[in-house]
Amino acid sequence: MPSIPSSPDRRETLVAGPADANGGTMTGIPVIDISPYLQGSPEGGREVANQINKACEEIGFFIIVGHGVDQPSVDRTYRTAADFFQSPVEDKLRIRQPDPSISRGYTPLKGESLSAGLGMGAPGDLKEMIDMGPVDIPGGEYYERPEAGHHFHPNLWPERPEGFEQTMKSYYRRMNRLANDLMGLFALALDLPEDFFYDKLDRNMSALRIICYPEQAEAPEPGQLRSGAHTDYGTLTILMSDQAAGGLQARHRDGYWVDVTPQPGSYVVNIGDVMQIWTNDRWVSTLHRVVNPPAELASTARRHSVVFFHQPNYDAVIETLPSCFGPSEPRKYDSFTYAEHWTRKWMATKA
Ligand SMILES: O=C(O)CCC(=O)C(=O)O
Ligand SMILES: [Fe+2]
Repeated sequence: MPSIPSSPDRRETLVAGPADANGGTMTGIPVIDISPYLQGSPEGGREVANQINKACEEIGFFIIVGHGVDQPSVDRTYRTAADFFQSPVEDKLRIRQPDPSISRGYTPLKGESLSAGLGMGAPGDLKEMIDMGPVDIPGGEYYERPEAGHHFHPNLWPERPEGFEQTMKSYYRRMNRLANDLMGLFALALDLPEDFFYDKLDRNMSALRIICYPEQAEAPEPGQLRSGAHTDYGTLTILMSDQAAGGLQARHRDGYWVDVTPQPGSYVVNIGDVMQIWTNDRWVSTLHRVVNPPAELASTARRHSVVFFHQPNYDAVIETLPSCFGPSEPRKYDSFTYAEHWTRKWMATKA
């Protein structure tokens, strides 16, 4: 039995779909208004859950509106991230990631190769970034025992831009709340009690990553992308980015790449490996990548993303959910803890 979803079909040569100007396709990602659920309407919530179930079965990506996150705080987070990447390189390196196994601090250009996590070797990704982890750690034995590894390592905060720490902490908290709400919807979508996931998420090791994909003065190496093709590791990812050329694409199950271009004010949500494994492949943790800008825009197309990776507790057991297997649907995966899965995937990208 495979322990992670990395079957050979994820590595196959990809066929072209009906192309648009960016080399992606015109096929849309569903837009879902989640406000009926957040407002507590049982029928509305059921309908939202149905839409999410369909999106997760078909493409593993959807765009949310009606999410209730206040736009000034989103704008402030985006601006603070963009300002950081303008800092002198010595300032950025002052908070450099202390060790490849510790997901904190600044990683310079080409410091990670996401496609290596699926065994597809490639040159380093054309991005720089800061990784941040949990911001409210109550303390106690659970957070300090050996199995906790570095999952609650202190964050590394830059001195500038001013307000960075406060802005990122408050955004982290807001994203964690939204992600937990989405997990309530996921439970409904899977015919489970709404609070089914709570005890797997109550001490979660989620991560906030801000990314800059700089202008490209030189042509990329063969196979080199802004972010190589990969699947995310956890439960779900909530992404905000700008509209610069050279953006996100998701792999349609028919094998071609779909451009993911949300309207400002909305979020892209995609599910990660944990949801695919928990659902025994009913939901798909879709391969995605960030492509290079076209050559004529490469010298100006600087792009930023703010990405929240929602991840369960480090000791959450990842095994098929009760509603997703039965006599006609045997379990496809061995069980393991989330930390085991995360460590395998994370370390592969740092080789
Ligand atoms: O920047 C983006 O649009 C997506 C980044 C991404 O997929 C990731 O960092 O996992
Ligand atoms: Fe991703």
